[in-house]
Amino acid sequence: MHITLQKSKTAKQSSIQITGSKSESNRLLLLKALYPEISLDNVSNSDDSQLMAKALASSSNIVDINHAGTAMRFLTAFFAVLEGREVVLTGSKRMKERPIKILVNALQDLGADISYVENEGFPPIKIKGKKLIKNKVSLKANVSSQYISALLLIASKLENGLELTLEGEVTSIPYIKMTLSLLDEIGVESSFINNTITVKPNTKTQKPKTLTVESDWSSASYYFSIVALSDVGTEITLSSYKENSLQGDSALIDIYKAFGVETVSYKNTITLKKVSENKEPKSFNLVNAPDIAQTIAVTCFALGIACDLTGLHTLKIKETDRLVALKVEIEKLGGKVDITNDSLYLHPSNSIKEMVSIATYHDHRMAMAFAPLALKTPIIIEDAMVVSKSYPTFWDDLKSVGFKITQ
Ligand SMILES: O=C(O)C1=C[C@@H](OP(=O)(O)O)[C@@H](O)[C@H](O)C1
Ligand SMILES: C=C(OP(=O)(O)O)C(=O)O
Repeated sequence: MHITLQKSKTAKQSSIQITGSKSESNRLLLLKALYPEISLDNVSNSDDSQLMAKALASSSNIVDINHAGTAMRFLTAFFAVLEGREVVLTGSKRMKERPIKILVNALQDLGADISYVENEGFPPIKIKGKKLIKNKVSLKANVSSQYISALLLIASKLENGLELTLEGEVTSIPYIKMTLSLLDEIGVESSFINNTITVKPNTKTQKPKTLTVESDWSSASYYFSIVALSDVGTEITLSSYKENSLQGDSALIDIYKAFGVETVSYKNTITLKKVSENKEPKSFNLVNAPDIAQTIAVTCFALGIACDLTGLHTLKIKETDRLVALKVEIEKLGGKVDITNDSLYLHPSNSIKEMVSIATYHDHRMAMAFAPLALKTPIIIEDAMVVSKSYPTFWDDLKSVGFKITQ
């Protein structure tokens, strides 16, 4: 379904309830399978979290997680230790192009029985669950932090815990710290010193405990962009957020200050306020927050300002090659973008073509990142329902902050 988006009367003040963090939810759903005593609140209603929950509950010997990267990586580790179970874990066409070898090698080094069904190094994979005895392994840490989180999530159930040595530069560190913090919340002890992470074994039954998932910060990024592109005085309130977030994308608060957006926390809400215009060129290293790169690039394009983004080496292996997708779509709109394997430079520009049809490449973030541009000029978003991967009610919420959407 293609939709046309344009500005209608933007309300000066509006409120949105954003669904739970997909990253926290997918970790906690797995932990709940290992520690059934815990209960969860505000779990994400995203496709990826629903697929994760379904996969954990399924007794089928084929598990298909479609486009869900975290589900693919976390379940690889989960099924590897599920004694007596044999599963083929597969996904979408794109998932079959997203590498998994670093994680599979690490699990095999620990003694797991995993083989490739089609292409070496990529899903689908066949996993025969067994008890893993070894407790030390090293892996490359500069490709995806999800491999590391996957190992950490099962670590406390290994007989001797786990000692992980991270090789090379570590990417997306806040996601690793999120995993360790959630383990801590359920009573699993760990340490992260230099490049070594140690997780202690934990076989004790936990006290029943409810963990409340914070709302999703990556989803909040689209409202930061909307406020940045709106008139001074515009406010949007988002819930439910916590004072000390585990999500690295909460870096949005500092990043969008540079666009004249102030964030005020009150109880469990954050209010984004446009306080000033700032058209200075921007420069950010996003190695710790890769999922907000598209949002920031489009904000800058809509404002006509130059933008230099670095630390983007993981973008090539996400739902699509996000660097190429950004370049192609921004250039269709009349912009100019230079990309390397890990950076993007957007040239300043002074016009945006009208009614351009934005391709979304099966990538929810392409659809959501380009949507705020409709505040400047009408645009078409192709395959709009792609947003359900992380944020199923995105288009309804956009209507409520004053966008006109037609099919
Ligand atoms: O662990 C997680 O929940 C995630 C880690 C990041 O991936 P990489 O570590 O591959 O960059 C991020 O892009 C993804 O959306 C979610
Ligand atoms: C990269 C993402 O997800 P995943 O890797 O879990 O598919 C994302 O949501 O932007």
